[in-house]
Amino acid sequence: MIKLRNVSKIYANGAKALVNVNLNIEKGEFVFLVGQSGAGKSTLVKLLYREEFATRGQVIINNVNLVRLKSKDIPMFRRKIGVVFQDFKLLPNKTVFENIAFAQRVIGKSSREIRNNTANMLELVGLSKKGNVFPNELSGGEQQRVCVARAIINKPQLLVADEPTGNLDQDTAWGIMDLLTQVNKLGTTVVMATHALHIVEQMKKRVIKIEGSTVAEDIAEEVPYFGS
Ligand SMILES: Nc1ncnc2c1ncn2[C@@H]1O[C@H](COP(=O)(O)OP(=O)(O)OP(=O)(O)O)[C@@H](O)[C@H]1O
Repeated sequence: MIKLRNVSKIYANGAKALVNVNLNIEKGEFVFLVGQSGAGKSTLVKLLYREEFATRGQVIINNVNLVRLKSKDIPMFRRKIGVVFQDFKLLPNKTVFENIAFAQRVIGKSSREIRNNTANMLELVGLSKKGNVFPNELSGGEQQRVCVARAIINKPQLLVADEPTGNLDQDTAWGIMDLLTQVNKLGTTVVMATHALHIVEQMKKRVIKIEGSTVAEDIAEEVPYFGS
């Protein structure tokens, strides 16, 4: 589903954020990106939803070669990708319900579908009673659950999350991880950049370590051993 071939990203100021990265991520995988601050994790995430583009190499998502993607085709491409950030980025003047409904309006769903889908999604993320409040009336964990709801409402093939638990306490962070796990079980590929190593250790998913702007380690998911 995701293929990076000899990908380098050099920013306009000369910063070499990624150098010669090669990576394959299959449909349905749950993958953590780890590495020190400045290693290039966010840059890699941004390449996946075409917020940034590679200076060299190929980024192929679902058979779409992003190097060749025209600007006018980016919105359509992004409809298949959900994105969750550390700092929420909810629309402050819209209610929780509207924040989630908005993504569906853009793709032309009927009002009835939007009402039903949004109500179901609010239930999934445990916020059924908060549909009419505004983001600043929610806790950080609740805001992040709204972000996850918004990111997955259109059933994306890929969910990318950049430090989604960064601003949350441990219990709340695990609530978000449970949601991401559920989403993944429903078939969405999840790529999550994080510094939360205790979460990475416990989840036992594939871990890609970025160091010095490239892939330093790629540790396969630990498959449960049932014995013989
Ligand atoms: N827009 C930009 N313009 C110039 N340089 C940038 C830009 N964004 C990132 N960089 C540089 O690219 C390198 C990689 O940054 P990136 O944000 O990808 O790292 P990161 O691993 O996500 O770090 P952190 O864990 O602190 O978020 C750093 O040296 C950073 O200073």
